[in-house]
Amino acid sequence: MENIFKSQLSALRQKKHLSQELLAQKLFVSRQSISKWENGESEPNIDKLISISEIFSVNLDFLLAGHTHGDALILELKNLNKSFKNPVLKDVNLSIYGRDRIALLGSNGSGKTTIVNTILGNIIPDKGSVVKHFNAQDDLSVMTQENCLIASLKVREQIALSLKIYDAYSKINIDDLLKKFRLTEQSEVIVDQLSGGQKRRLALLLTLIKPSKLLILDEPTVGMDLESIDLFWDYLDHVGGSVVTITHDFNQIDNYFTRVVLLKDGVIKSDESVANIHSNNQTIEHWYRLMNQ
Ligand SMILES: Nc1ncnc2c1ncn2[C@@H]1O[C@H](COP(=O)(O)OP(=O)(O)OP(=O)(O)O)[C@@H](O)[C@H]1O
Repeated sequence: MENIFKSQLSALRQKKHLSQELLAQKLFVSRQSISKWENGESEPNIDKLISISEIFSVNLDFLLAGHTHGDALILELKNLNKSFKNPVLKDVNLSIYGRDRIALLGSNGSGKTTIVNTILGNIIPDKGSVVKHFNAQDDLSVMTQENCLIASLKVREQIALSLKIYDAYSKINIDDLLKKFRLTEQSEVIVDQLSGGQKRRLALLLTLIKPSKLLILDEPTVGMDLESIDLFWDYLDHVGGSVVTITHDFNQIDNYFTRVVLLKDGVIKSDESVANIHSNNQTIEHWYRLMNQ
């Protein structure tokens, strides 16, 4: 085993604000064992390694060697060029792998939405291509806008309908979902009568229950209260597949993302792993301010 494991474990634990004591409880080992693993004095067996990778939602390759791309390649942007009045994307190249958690960053007008729309097929690039290594119809999910909700249904009916469509009815408990998204009290309310924030939470819930290989979110937590924001990122953390999000919620990027891609002047100025940035004792916000000057 490479020596990187001890620092990976310690970094992942701190990122999740898990004490050694709590992690020990989850793994049914003593706190001293965790301490020894983090000091490099001993190493966990394979069963414990698998449990650790599950607890932190990372693969073994990442845990043992720091490789973030252990998963399959699912999407490639090749030499994308797009101009409106002026060039917006200039030879953009990007590869997305399974379980990547990518935050797409850049100033207003830097082309983030144009990239997303090109992936979705809403914008045709002037040059270059988008290669999807999955079935776009079934495996691509985009944050549903509120107007995709069915106004006349009750909240519970709307969720049940989506679960049926995605064939996930038996696996997911509606009451659990309602509770997680703080909509239990509204379960029998007609969708049209929800508040704006409640509609947004419901729309996000519906987006997140669709199993997908690639989930794309554009500023998903704008307009949400703090409690809902934490809950949202926490839930997102357990979603399989990869996620590309346009967000400036830097604290959450520190906690939940694996990669940051910075767009500037029509090119990808930096494509960096969050672990690398943290290993230089930088927060993502600090890194972003330096890189985006
Ligand atoms: N359909 C369009 N027609 C003309 N210009 C467009 C169109 N879509 C985007 N643009 C221009 O392309 C540039 C990039 O826009 P884009 O929406 O991709 O930026 P963004 O990084 O998502 O910005 P923001 O953070 O403000 O949402 C902007 O100058 C914008 O005016």
